[in-house]
Amino acid sequence: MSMPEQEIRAEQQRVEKVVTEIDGRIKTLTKQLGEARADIVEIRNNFWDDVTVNFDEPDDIIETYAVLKQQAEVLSERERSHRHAQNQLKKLMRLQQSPYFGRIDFTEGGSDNTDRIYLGIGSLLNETDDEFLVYDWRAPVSSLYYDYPPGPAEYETPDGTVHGELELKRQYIIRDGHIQSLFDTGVTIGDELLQEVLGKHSDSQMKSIVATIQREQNQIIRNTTSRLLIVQGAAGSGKTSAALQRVAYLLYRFRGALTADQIVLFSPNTMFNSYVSTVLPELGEENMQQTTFIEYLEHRLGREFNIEDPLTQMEYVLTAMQESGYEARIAGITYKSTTNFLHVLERYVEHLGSQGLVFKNIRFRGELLLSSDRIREQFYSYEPSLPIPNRMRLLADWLQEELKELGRKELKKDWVDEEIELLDTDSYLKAYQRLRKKNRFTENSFDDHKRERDQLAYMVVQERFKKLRSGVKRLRFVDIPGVFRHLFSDPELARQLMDGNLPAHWEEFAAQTVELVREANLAYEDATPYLYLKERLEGFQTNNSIRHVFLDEAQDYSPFQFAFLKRLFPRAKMTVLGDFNQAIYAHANQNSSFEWLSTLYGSEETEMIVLTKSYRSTRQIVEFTKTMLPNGNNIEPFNRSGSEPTVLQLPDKATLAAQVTDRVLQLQAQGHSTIGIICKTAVESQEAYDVLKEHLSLRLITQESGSFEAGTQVIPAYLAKGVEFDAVIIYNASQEQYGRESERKLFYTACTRAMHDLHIYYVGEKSPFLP
Ligand SMILES: Nc1ncnc2c1ncn2[C@@H]1O[C@H](COP(=O)(O)OP(=O)(O)OP(=O)(O)O)[C@@H](O)[C@H]1O
Repeated sequence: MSMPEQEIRAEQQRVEKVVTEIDGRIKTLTKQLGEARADIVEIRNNFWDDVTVNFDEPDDIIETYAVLKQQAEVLSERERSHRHAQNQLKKLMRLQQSPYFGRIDFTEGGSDNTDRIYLGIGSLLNETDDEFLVYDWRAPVSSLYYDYPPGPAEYETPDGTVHGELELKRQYIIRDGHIQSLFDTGVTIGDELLQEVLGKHSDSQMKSIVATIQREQNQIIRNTTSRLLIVQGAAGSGKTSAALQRVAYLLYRFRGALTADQIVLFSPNTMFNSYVSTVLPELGEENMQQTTFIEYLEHRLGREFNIEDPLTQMEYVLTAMQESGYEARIAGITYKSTTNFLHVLERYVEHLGSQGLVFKNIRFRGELLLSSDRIREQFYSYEPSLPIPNRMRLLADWLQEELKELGRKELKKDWVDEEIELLDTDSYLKAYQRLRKKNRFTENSFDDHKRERDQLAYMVVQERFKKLRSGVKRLRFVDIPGVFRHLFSDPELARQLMDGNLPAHWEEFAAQTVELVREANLAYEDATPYLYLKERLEGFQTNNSIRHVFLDEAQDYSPFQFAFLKRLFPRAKMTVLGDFNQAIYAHANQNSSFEWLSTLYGSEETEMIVLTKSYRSTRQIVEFTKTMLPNGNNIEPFNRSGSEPTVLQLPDKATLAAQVTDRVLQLQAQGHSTIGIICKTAVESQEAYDVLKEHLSLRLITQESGSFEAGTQVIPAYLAKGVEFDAVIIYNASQEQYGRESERKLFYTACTRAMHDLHIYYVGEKSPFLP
């Protein structure tokens, strides 16, 4: 069905009109930006002019600090609005290239008037007549475009539902202000546009997909009611994309009430952060906060412990099968991730309420000031019905009083006199000033001398006690590592807490835990339980400012970690996105869906959306990879055609390297800009890199790599999760590499990174997961 010439011409004219309007805006904004920049430079240059720096007296310090703070606030406010204007400008420039991608004609029920609504990545208002030239894709009315084919349709607004008739749905591909193609569409958002978008080469950063959001993705993006939104979606079904569009939507919908720094995305690794970091700025929004779970653990426990990275744990799980203790460690990883173990910790805490807490001696100058026994006795003298953290606070107050008393006793001691002798003149001066301020001098020089000595002694002891006091304030007198170790070193206690049922290999992995913790090492599987126990004893540190938490690759989190995150962010809504077919961590094996998660907030507050259509890969690749899964049948490919994946057996490693080299050169010649040579582990990646680099220009991705770049990369499978490549080469899909059931999902994850081409090589026996 082709469109009349005249209609096409009219559409092109409208595009030109809008582009002219945008040109004008860009000019004005550029000018304003120039002025704002000059402003900032001036504030920076004159920053110190308005500040009288005076640190003489406490009052002056406070005053100086207040002025500095105010100046800094003015500056950061200007910088923020400058950044905002810059994002606006970027958005306008993108609109200038392609002002909109869709149009809907909608007649509201009971009205004779049909509205024409053009959708783009941002709104554009015609200032002369207050008409929207372009509607933001996130506006209430825009959801019609994503949700309905022509016919009866409705959309939600803050004031209620609007019903009516969708008369037309049209799509455009506009480049450089010219309509390249336009077509009217039915149910889905045009295959044609999707074909074009998906057929392109990928680059090292994720793209934004607002023009082709699918109906079920739109539900994820616009959901505002659930406390917990769970998205279970096939590889390449757009989970990450939808999550980022959702952030953009929330920022738009709650503008003024919600800011980007109240949203946090937990991603699988830091490289992934860089991969997704351009999507929101492209849409004219600031990026949300991004972090990883290990980063949080480091932040909380990094000073006390050397914490194992999850990727290091993964490398161990994949490579250390022959080491002694391997089986026990795996059993430990599994057990410690369960909510069962969480309940055991809860019971342990209950037990600790009446006995068993471990305290440290408080020592001063090598001597015992307060024994751990005395401290424990004091702790257990408080009302047992009080929660432990409350009793800890009481205990800390008591300790401060005790320290005061003990400090007074120190004043008379010889070491104090010795230290006074060594004081510098500044300290003497300070003592003198303090005494004068307090009007403590008499005319009697004997008294004055004694007073001065007392003042100096006081200062010396205070100084030496400072560390003790601040330690007490931070509850350093509780031996949390000791309490944690005790759980693993007392089998009687463990048995009692577990109603007599110790998990398999308990004694062996418990011994491993004790050993590590004694040396201030925390295995990744121990870190969350340890922190949980610490929080239960010291009081939970919650984050009340975060309103939305996003967990991507959520199948990698243990039930224990979910429970922890819920406590950590009591005021936040959670969006959880994942795919159990890509559950590659040892601890994740126990669950095969997110069903259990509804117990976290209760089913009334939970909503689950399932995405089965895969957009990333060609139909051939999806059909091929889904045979690797026992339950792969319900994965549906988006209908984009490409060449069949290849599987090739090779006699030895030398031939393998030669073949892979040839293949890479060929793929490069075809114009693929990102090629991933995916290995199983870091060890194998290093080996492959060492041989291939002789013939190819490529990059080795390791745990430490901070970002993805276009080009050819050698990468371990677990680091490739979440990202995609134009072409993927599986370096060695042998039985030896991917033979265990536990490696099935890793293999599947690796193969599903491919967008257009997938080539699999192996030496020896082939993996049983290959068709
Ligand atoms: N509606 C859409 N329109 C255009 N492209 C889309 C759409 N949905 C997804 N894609 C594309 O499909 C690819 C996969 O998307 P994304 O990475 O978000 O999937 P995912 O579900 O997070 O995948 P995985 O679980 O495998 O990491 C991306 O290139 C994305 O741009």
